[in-house]
Amino acid sequence: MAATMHAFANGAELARNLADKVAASLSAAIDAQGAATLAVSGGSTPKLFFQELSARDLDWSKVTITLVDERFVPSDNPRSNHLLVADNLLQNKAKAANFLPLYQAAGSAEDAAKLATVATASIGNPFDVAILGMGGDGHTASFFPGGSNLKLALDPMTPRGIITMEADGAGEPRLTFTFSSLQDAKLLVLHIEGESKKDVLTKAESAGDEAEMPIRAILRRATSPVEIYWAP
Ligand SMILES: O=C(O)[C@H](O)[C@@H](O)[C@H](O)[C@H](O)COP(=O)(O)O
Repeated sequence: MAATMHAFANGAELARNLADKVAASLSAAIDAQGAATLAVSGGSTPKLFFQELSARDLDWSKVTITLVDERFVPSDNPRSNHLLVADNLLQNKAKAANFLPLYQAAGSAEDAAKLATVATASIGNPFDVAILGMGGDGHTASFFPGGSNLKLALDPMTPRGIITMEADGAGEPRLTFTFSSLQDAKLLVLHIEGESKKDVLTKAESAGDEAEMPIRAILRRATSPVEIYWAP
């Protein structure tokens, strides 16, 4: 499906505009179906956007927020995406939102992925909003090049749910929604910042294997249009 580039002068302007767009999408979903769902990525990029979105005025009690992916660490670990969301998004007006973590206190990441799949099944599908990031290696979610379950993650026939991923550069074992869980979000956003990430995107948009740059699966095969939000 096509991708649309939304370029902004700086991260603050991007954060304001993306927060407005996401808040409008969530409010429309609440009006239409009485509830709304939002899946967000971790990492360093989304912090300002989370802070802006947290202040937007909507019926957050009807919004369920979860993570696109998570490191297999508890929420008191500084590497936790749950912690990042708790500190920056589940604040202000968004404090009233419902949050579904991916991390589960299980004996293994595989057991945690099974538990997280059951726990997140109640969210329903497709997501109303999914916010993806992208690493310098062209990964998105936890779809890392060379990842242990990359083929399974990107296979459109893999059922919706959470699987594990291990890869060089991923750090801890990861818990990640599959491609099939994310690709048909009603609002599908790729949020990247910096000139180097723009260069990575340009390479991802050129010919090459999805396995080399997994973001290509989203850019090439997502059912939903990909809204790219970028600032220098
Ligand atoms: O858990 C994570 O790290 C994210 O979900 C991951 O997919 C992230 O979006 C990219 O790695 C970009 O991270 P930065 O924003 O830190 O560059």
